[in-house]
Amino acid sequence: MAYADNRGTDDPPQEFYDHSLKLWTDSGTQEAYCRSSEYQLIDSAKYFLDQIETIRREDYIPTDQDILRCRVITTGISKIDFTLKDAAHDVNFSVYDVGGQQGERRKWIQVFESCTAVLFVADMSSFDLQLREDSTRNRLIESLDTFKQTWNNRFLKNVSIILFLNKMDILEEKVNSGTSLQTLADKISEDSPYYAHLQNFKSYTPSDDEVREFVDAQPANIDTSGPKSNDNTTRPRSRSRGSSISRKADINLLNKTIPNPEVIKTAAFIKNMYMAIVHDERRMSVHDSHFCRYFYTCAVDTDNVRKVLEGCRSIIIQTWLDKIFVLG
Ligand SMILES: Nc1nc2c(ncn2[C@@H]2O[C@H](COP(=O)(O)OP(=O)(O)OP(=O)(O)O)[C@@H](O)[C@H]2O)c(=O)[nH]1
Ligand SMILES: [Mg+2]
Repeated sequence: MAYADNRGTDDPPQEFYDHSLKLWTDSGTQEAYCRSSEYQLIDSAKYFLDQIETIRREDYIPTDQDILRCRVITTGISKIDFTLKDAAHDVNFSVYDVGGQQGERRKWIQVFESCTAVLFVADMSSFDLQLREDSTRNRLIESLDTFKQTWNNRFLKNVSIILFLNKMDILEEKVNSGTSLQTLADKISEDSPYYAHLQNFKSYTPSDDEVREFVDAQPANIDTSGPKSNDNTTRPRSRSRGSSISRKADINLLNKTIPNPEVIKTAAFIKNMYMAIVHDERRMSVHDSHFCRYFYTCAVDTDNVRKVLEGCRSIIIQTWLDKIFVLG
């Protein structure tokens, strides 16, 4: 976009920032912002609007964080090739990025055939929001349905899914400001396949292992134990890993901050809603040759992403080697 008094540049006039600032600091706008679950607003709106004074400066250069916060809807399929070292070998990866909106999903099948693993990014924070493309559909329910279709897809019966339970920072912010998953449990139709599960939310208490796992995954933690500390799997976990550090006292020993218990409860409960799909469907033998492993993530936290992707790299390479071994 080019502006009338800044012809030839993409920079808005300073006047634009004056008006934006006035609007954003207005009490009515702030009140409307607090009710943003009632309409469509991008997650990063506050992040950028809080920085108007910085962004308006002529010498402003977006930081990495600013770039990560931008919203660019994916349409079509883009392929990114890169090489990573694994021990002494170079391993070539191709990542296909597909769009998550309803109209984009029918294109996914084009890349199913050749893939080693699916990285499914679930938005943990949108349990109080409706879809942009269909205002009658709750976003969490839509995501669970999409996950179920992916897990059950006949072309993916040998392909494992790495589930990113993403936007944990926004979930935390929302729950801390009083938004509860209970509202969805109260209003969901009895006909919904998730009705019965959601009715357990009120009385649900996460297990010690679930608390530990959640605290371990906190973006700002100082965990130095490596990528495996932030993962879980549908395969049985070894007793040595699960049982040795599962008490709240042990969590304190690890010097981690324990978030609001309601945040942990909400996150673990939503995680269980996704994993219930895996466990329920697993009873059928068709699911014996793939698994689902999940990670709590915050995609705008580069340390968290680095740590999680390290874990994913090992999982993907191992899955690929397992396939070669079976084929050979
Ligand atoms: N605060 C926060 N924002 C996030 C996180 N993950 C993504 N976002 C923001 O959410 C918005 C959407 O991110 P995208 O990467 O475009 O989402 P996408 O899943 O690729 O969406 P489609 O391309 O439509 O499928 C961007 O503004 C991101 O900055 C997160 O963990 N925390
Ligand atoms: Mg995208």
